[in-house]
Amino acid sequence: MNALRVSGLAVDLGGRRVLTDVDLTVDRGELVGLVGPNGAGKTTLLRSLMGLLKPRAGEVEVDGEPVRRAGTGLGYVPQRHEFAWDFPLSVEGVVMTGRIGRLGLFRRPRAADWRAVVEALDRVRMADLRTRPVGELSGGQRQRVLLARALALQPSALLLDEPFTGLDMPTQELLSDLLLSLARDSHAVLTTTHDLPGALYTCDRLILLNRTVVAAGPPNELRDEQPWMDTFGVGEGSPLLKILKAV
Ligand SMILES: Nc1ncnc2c1ncn2[C@@H]1O[C@H](COP(=O)(O)OP(=O)(O)OP(=O)(O)O)[C@@H](O)[C@H]1O
Repeated sequence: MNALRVSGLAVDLGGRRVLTDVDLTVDRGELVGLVGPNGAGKTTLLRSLMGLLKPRAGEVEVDGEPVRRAGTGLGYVPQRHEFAWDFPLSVEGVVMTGRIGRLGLFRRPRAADWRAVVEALDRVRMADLRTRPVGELSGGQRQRVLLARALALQPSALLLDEPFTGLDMPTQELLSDLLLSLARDSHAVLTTTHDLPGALYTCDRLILLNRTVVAAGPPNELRDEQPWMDTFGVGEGSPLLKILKAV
């Protein structure tokens, strides 16, 4: 049974079809990279799965069950710049906001909520900074706080939007190790990224997206240049294709 299964997803934005006939699966235990050019629809796909956008068509299943309410069982990590870091909240306060879907806006957090927050912060190795105002954190620490916020809901699948952007190489490596260990701890992890070498090295599978899924598979089965040329709209001799050969 797939942790996440998407079939026939279509999304319109501004009167234009942005995603069409998207089929994909992500299993527990695997880290899957969603790659494609600017405007391919990667963010739109994640936002539709979370119920932030309403698809025109398609079905989403989490752990084999059709989701009645989009976002159920899914943890979402938005792009870092989308979060209001100047809001006067501590690290643990931000992570608790991840429980709001389960808490409801007006119920006070209970012991189980605080336990979930502490566990999530431990998981991303941020427990020692739990009382720090989030405005004082580095980019890498902020990324881990957003990850903990998604983990606080104890989701089956994690969806991350460009978590590596703007991080230095060692911090990117730490984060990809963390995502891999979350996957191996039986989460299904789907992350968008523009870091193709990183994705080719780290991910168990890649999904090449440009309005629809052009190709998908483990990196060593995606050696054929044509799907990359079709996805990214590049010609023979593009440096992008050289990356494929180098990895
Ligand atoms: N609110 C909106 N109204 C109309 N069109 C939109 C809206 N948001 C996004 N789009 C369009 O939908 C398409 C997909 O955008 P999306 O942001 O999902 O792509 P992406 O693959 O995440 O791109 P990037 O790599 O640049 O983040 C683009 O053509 C974009 O212009």
